[in-house]
Amino acid sequence: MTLHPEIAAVTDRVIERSKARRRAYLALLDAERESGNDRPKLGCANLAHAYAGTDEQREQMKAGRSMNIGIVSAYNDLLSAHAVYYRYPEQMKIWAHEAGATAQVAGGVPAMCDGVTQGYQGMELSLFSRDTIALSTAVALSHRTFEGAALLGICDKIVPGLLMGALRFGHLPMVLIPGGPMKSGLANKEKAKIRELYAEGKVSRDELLDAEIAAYHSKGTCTFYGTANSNQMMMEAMGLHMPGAAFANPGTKLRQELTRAAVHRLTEIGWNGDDYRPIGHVVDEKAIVNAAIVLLATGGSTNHLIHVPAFARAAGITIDWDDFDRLSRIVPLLTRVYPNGSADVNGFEDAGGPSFVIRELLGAGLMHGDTLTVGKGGMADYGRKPEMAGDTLVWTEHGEKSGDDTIVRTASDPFSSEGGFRILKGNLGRACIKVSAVERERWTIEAPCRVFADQLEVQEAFKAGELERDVIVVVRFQGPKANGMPELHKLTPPLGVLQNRGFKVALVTDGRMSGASGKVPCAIHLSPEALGGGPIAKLRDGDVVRLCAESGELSALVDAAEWEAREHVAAPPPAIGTGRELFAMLRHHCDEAEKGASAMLAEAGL
Ligand SMILES: O=C(O)[C@H](O)[C@@H](O)[C@H](O)[C@H](O)COP(=O)(O)O
Ligand code: SF4
Repeated sequence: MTLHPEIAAVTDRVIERSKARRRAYLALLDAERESGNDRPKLGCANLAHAYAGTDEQREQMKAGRSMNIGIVSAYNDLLSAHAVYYRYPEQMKIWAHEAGATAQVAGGVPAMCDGVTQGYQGMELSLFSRDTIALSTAVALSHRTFEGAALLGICDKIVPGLLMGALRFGHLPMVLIPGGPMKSGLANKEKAKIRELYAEGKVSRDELLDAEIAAYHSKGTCTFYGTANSNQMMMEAMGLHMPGAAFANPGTKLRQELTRAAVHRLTEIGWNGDDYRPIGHVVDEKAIVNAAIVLLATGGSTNHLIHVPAFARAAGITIDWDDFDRLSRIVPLLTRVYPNGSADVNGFEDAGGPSFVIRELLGAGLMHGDTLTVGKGGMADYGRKPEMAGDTLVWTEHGEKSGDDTIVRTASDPFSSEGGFRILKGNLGRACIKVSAVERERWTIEAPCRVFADQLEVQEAFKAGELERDVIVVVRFQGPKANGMPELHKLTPPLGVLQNRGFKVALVTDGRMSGASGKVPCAIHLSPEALGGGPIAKLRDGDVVRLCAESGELSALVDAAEWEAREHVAAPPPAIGTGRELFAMLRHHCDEAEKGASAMLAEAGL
């Protein structure tokens, strides 16, 4: 099938815009490979130190004739998604040995659970924990004793952070190894309803806690289609998993065999063999566009409008929100997974999962099929579903229809002919809005605004009954330079209650939302942010703001002369406590959300 001309045009734009940086990046890979990780080039003392911590692998490592795999792990017990990694390294060493290779844990990276920090001070470290992960990944791989790497990470900023660090060692073959979602518990919509009842004081805290624990009940990734699970979908589309590895549940034979196959496959794609597939070549402009396409086709997390530009930059590639907006006009919405529907990712997987979506997009010419992938057969492999046939891992073709067309649709019969993303522009700046989870009649709202500088003040105003009307809630000084750009997802229940009461409600912020946020129209990532002179700092209570996702407008309906003459309000003082003061350097040097909001990349000139 011929590639859709708009996808070809956007890809050409990305290639052209990235040309110089991508050329420099590829030259780095060649230089690193020539002078990089050949262990024999290291001194004997250096090698002895590298091997001292191993046991049965030492002789094989000393011989230096086989791949030594560096495992970079985001294991911790705090993220249900990452708790599954506890014993992965032990198993992976056995599977590496099966393939004549060795493996060592090269290093650990931090992983923050946005569910635990949501609504609290720790959320102000969340975005920059991504760069911390990238730096930690570089520390791990900097030992130059690895000819391949396996990256263990799933959640929000962890996969982007691992990629940003790993891509600077792009001469190495690498594979992302996911752990899979927990089994389904209390349905996400039911959980959201109980939260709204709690916001209205109609259920007790104990009842709410019981409901939350029924939703988040065991090891594995949370089952809503938020940033974490959007990561898995994108890694499939970039060919960085074993095909179809995204959503096999933890503790199953299928999950084990997919991980085993990933370790084996990694040993086949190193530079000593004839099938060299370094991650820096796998992640090229077409792979980045494919990631954007599947994000749009599945109503994925808006956080990736920040993370994709960031990890693309680490590979010398520049993608921007105009690219996403143009792709969104022609990429159909093929899934309805919470918050874009009732199903969760287990239902998505059972109905066909990422491989069904990829098969459909490839078949309709809506995705690049000619990309280099970890999977041997290229992107076509990722359109097939992995299954166990007895003890053997196999990949099977999908049927014509999905297993449930209320969850997954074919490209010829989508939920919507367009993806769920829009850019909004006007005298307030440039913002993003995801409309795939918003009813169409709520795409346009014009109402007086109420301005806040802190999400807790919004909660207090709601409880005091001050928001019982059509209102655009503005929360500013939430940008990356101001306070680290926290998710404001705790505002979803109160704003949802106002919406349920019949009011027209929207949120406008230079901050961001969770991938699990949905039904309330939110203009987010507003750039330029309030700190540093963004026009959002000129808004006053009562100003009428117009948000229209149909026309792509976000404006303050204030007399032009008055608007021009308005002063910017002063910023609140920088917060201290919960370690936030330690991240000041990242806030001071980061660039804007559309470029990835990364001080690390900005200061590196990438
Ligand atoms: O972007 C995301 O997907 C969110 O950061 C998600 O990882 C976070 O955990 C939410 O807070 C979960 O949703 P609840 O807070 O509604 O449980
Ligand atoms: S999906 Fe979110 S809440 Fe769930 S484990 Fe990952 S970071 Fe935590």
